[in-house]
Amino acid sequence: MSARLALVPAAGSGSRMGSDIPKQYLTLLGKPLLAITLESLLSADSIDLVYLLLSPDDSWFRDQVALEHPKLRVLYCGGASRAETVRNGLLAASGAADDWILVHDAARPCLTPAEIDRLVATLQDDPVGGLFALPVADTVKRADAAGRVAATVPRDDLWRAQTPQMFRRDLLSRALAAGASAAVTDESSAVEALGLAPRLVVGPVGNIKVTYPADLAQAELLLTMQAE
Ligand SMILES: Nc1ccn([C@@H]2O[C@H](COP(=O)(O)OP(=O)(O)OP(=O)(O)O)[C@@H](O)[C@H]2O)c(=O)n1
Ligand SMILES: C[C@](O)(CO)[C@H](O)COP(=O)(O)O
Repeated sequence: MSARLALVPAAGSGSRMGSDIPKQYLTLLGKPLLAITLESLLSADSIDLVYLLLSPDDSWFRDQVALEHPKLRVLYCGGASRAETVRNGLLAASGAADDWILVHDAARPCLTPAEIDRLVATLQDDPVGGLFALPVADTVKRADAAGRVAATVPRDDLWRAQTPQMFRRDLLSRALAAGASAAVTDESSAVEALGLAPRLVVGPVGNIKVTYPADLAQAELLLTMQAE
């Protein structure tokens, strides 16, 4: 059977969070956010190895997290963009062309091991691969330059992409080799650019990305509810 590897890009600066340290090192319920994300992936039976992708000048992981686990590999290979970090990680992580690669944002700490196993079970026979995503639940507006409504946009076919995003290593490497343009904000968009259609798998509502300060309280609430 093909190996299943998780790649965790964690080399961002967290500029929208506006904190003194990168958001992946902020504390949630007494633990670094990054440690929570990693522990979930390391606990998932469907994942064989977890590659953590850090910035080359990261000292926080060693000083503040220092997590060790037989399934964890730490690479200091972060790039200027998320796509570049993932591309560097793929080049550095050893394995076979048909390995399944699950890329999961360090900044999504509320994903449970059971949900990871569900994604793997859903996609392991898929010819392309796919991602967790959620159908858009609100009415969607397009804005003009003055911040007024220019149009109401039909949302029947709109989804919000989450992670993990799961593709075979050879396909993902080919997709990301073309370069990390600004439009490539997730792995799916790189695969789509090859003319392929990744599968959308309805993701957990609680699989939020911690982006702004208000997301920290929401993540703590979700984690508290999971622990009950
Ligand atoms: N050069 C980069 C940029 C982002 N990421 C990672 O990609 C994930 C999703 O990115 P995002 O939420 O945008 O994180 P940041 O880039 O850190 O945040 P911001 O855009 O607010 O600066 C995060 O886990 C982040 O650490 C990365 O590994 N390398
Ligand atoms: C990959 C991602 O989490 C999908 O929603 C997201 O695109 C990454 O964050 P960014 O804000 O686009 O950098």
